[in-house]
Order: sequence, then C-alpha cells, then structure tokens
Amino acid sequence: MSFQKTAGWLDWYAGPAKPTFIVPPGSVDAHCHVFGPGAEFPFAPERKYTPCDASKQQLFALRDQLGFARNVIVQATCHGADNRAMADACRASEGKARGIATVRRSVSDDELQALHDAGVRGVRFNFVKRLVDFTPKDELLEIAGRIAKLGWHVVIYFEAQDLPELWDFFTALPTTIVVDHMGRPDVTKPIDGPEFELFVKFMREHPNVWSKVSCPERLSVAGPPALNGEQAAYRDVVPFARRIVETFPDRVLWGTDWPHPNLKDHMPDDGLLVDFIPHIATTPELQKKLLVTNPMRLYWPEEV
Ligand SMILES: O=C(O)c1cc(C(=O)O)oc(=O)c1
Repeated sequence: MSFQKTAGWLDWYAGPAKPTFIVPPGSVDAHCHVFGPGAEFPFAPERKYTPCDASKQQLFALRDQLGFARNVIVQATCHGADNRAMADACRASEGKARGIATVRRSVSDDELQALHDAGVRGVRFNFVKRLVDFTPKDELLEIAGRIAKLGWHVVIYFEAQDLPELWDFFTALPTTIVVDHMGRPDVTKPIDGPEFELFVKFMREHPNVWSKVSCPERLSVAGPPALNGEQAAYRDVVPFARRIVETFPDRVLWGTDWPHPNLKDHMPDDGLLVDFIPHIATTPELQKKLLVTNPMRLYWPEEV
C-alpha cells in the first residue's frame, strides 16, 4: 500500500552529527519509534497522521551513529493497536531492543505472549487528544491488570493540564508507570509553579512513577533548535528536565523520540539532541543512571 504523508510533514533528519558528548558504554535510547515502512506494515485506518517511513534498519543505523547500544521502541499511534512493525523491529534487533505495545481489551493471552517473546515489556496508554480517540478507563484498567501478570509496565502520555483529572486513574494502576516526555510541561510557566509542582508531587508520592526526560524539541518555545552545531539547544527546557533528573535520579530515562512525529517547526539533528544530555544530567554518575542503569533495570532486568 502506498500512503500520502500528512500535509506539512517534516521527515527525520538525515545525516545527523556525531555527538560531541560521548554517552557511557551500554547506553539505551529508551524512546523511539519505527514508522512502517507503509508498504510492508500499513499504517492504521484510525490514525490521526500519516508519517514518512522510518524503518528498523534506519533506527539501528541511528543507534550506532549516536553511540548507543540499545533501543526501546514505543508503538507509534499511526500504527494503532497493530504492533507488527514495532515487534518486527524488536525481533530483528537480536536482543538489543525492547518494545512498548498498544493493545485493546480484545487482545488474547497468546497474542500478549507472542509480544513478550518479541521483546515487549509494556503497554502505552495515550491521553493526548490530537493523537488518539478516547479509550474507556475500565478497559485500560483491565489491560493493566492483565499485563501486570507478565511483569510489564504502563507508559502514559498526557499533557500537563490534564494531570489533575487523570491523577486518580494513574495512581490506581498496579504496575510501574513511565511518563512520556515529563508529562509535557508548559515551559513558559514557572518551574516552581503549581503545574510542574503537581508533576513533581506525582513522582514524589508515587515511587512506582518514572519519567522520560525527553523531547526538549517538542517542549521548547524559545529554542534555539538543535541544528547547525548548536551546543546549547532548547535552553528553556533545561531547568525542568534537570530538576526531574536531580530529584529522581533512579527513575529517569532518556530517548531521542526519533523519528519525531508531528513536529511543525523544525526537525532536530539527533546528534545535537545527544549533546543536550549533559545539560540535564550534569555528572557522570547521573548520566550513567539516566542512560544505562535505569533503562537496564526496567527493560533488561535479567542482565543486571
Ligand atoms: O507528540 C507527538 O506527536 C507524539 C506522537 C507519538 C505517536 O504518535 O506515537 O509519540 C510521541 O512520543 C509523541
């Protein structure tokens, strides 16, 4: 099948810089996606956007270029609950990728087991309205109860203003919870204002909650973009990410978010995104936790 990209779609950045920051050995890019390729793994009919292709081979080439050892491949919403592209990439990685799936209540135990065998270790619940249709909470709780038995966790994606309304649901989940992109703070608001404080409280009061300190390119308002060798990109996001890394050093993960769906302004150079890391994890100890120890504990516990 051939697909027409959403109007204005920005393709991922070809030929990223070699990062100046050398990541510690065994580093994990804990949030990235594959898109199709559409001809092999068609995009889902219910999708809200149609991306460019971004194949497993291209993802693995990026991993090597950036100096990373492993990936966690998160099911992208353009594939709905059809996990074939993600699972195929995990299987092809020879143990160097784990996956996060999207499933419906109708998923069978055999299907869950097959995903587990491919390397899946969690499911994603998405509350960002421009990306997905609403799924009833009782369906999500039922899924969470089932995947908990496999030792999986739940990844949640939501926007900061929706946390109050979602709080009771999130705190009822029985597994480890991983928040995508710091719960998308509005970085024009004060770092010690009520909105971000609520997110910090969410993590402080719930030791099962982890956060990805990813996506400065999505959250930044003031820039500058990670392009053309910029070594101090997305300065307005730094205090937010740094606060989470320093307050919860054992519950943070980092990912490129390649191939960066739905960016409207610019497509970052992923090499320069890696150079963002030492601004938010400022010591070798914090960097090792963020990039190696934490993701290994969550995704490859049998190796630690
Ligand atoms: O903000 C987004 O548009 C976005 C979309 C998806 C997805 O479509 O799965 O994943 C992300 O991590 C971020």
